[in-house]
Amino acid sequence: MFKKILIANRGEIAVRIIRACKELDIKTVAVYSEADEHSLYTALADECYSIGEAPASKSYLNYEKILKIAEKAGVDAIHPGYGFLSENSKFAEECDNRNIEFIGPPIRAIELMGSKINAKKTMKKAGVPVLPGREEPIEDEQEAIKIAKEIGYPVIIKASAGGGGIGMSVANDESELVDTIQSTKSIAQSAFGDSTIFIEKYLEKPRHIEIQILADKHGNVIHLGDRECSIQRRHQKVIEEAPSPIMTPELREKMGEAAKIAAKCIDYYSAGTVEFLYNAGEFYFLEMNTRVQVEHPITEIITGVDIVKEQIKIAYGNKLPYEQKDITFNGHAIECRINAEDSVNDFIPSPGKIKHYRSPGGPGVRLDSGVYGGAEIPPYYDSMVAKLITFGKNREEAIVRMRRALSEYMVFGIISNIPFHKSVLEEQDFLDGNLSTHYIAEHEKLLH
Ligand SMILES: Nc1ncc2cc(-c3cccc4ccccc34)c(N3CC[C@@H](N)C3)nc2n1
Ligand SMILES: [Ca+2]
Repeated sequence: MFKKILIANRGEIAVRIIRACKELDIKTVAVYSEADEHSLYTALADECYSIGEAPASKSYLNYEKILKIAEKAGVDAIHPGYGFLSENSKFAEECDNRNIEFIGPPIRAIELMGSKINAKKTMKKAGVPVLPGREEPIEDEQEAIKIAKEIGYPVIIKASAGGGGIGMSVANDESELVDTIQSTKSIAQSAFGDSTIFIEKYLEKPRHIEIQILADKHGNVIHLGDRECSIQRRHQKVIEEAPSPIMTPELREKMGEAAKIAAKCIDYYSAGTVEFLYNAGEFYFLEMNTRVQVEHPITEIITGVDIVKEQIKIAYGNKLPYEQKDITFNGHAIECRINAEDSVNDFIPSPGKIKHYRSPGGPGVRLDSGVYGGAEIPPYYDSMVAKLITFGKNREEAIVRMRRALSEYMVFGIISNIPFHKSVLEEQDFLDGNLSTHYIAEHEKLLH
């Protein structure tokens, strides 16, 4: 097994990876920017090195610096976490050039899934359901108008190099379509340096359901079930749960098989997530995330599989210790992303020093936190400070425990979105499992 791993990330996911390493008896190397010198993860790591100024471009995205430290510290592998360099194929390549194992998927898979058009084309060929539309770039408006007539409005125009909802916009008729094509092309060009766009049927109120995949370097692929991620705000997931309230064993089997085909057809290995849109009994491939995701803990809890440890063992070359028949789903888990943002005031970020901190606990509570009382929440990165996860024998028990844990959770000195989570956990549509990607938009006034 690896002797020493560098974690090229910060915050709660760096803590999570350090914990997995400790359990595998692997030494850990943390890297930190000036803003993170006194953070929780640097305290937990065996060694830590400064990588420069606070802005991510000067620290967590600067892979030359990170690789220099990796070589100096003599690490065997690097874990990128999520965000930052986790889906940067150039970084993965540079790790390989230096004989340092990149704990993630093959470079080819990162590149392929990074292009939404190529991802869709590959999946369609493999027989994975995709949305009606075209898997070729839209060259001119006339062609788009012809296709839109064929598939029917509303349609959505998406940037192939996009992700996280940037560079996508809906057209409800021909005149909107012409404007949308122009605007999306220019957004894509400026945001990603790639103006390739494509068209597909727009689903009005889908659910966002994703399947967790684990695949080793010997061709073995299993899925670890589903997660409901419909409660999003500006394409940021806020509350996730496993299993989806609408999941049945038959639907899970079908979506799980589709996700395994998606992984196999690109010779995938490592942890990965296949995102689908679900609508009226049908599901469609949306995109594949070639990294461990923020919400992985809810799957760990209902399957008992430690996804981060399995990811490290896969990178080392181990065969999966599970077959599909070994994976069972027990109980229900919910995750609330605790962010330093003022949800009563349009969710504006609220960085600063945590003056009083009291974390929740007790039966059915897991807290993946990157902070402690007295810690500074810097303004330079995303505003997530912790993930509060509760679980129980069923959804009701998980909900009751989440309400209790939220009432125990004290984070004073900064403003958090705990009030927002409390209001969702009281809202009838949430309690009934009536979710869609428009949930927050439709309940704006009710929530705070
Ligand atoms: N054809 C079609 N129809 C409906 C869609 C709905 C979403 C979507 C998914 C999840 C949350 C959303 C919030 C606002 C608008 C769209 C969404 C969506 N995406 C793509 C990127 C991902 N982060 C969100 N693609 C869609 N595509
Ligand atoms: Ca993605």
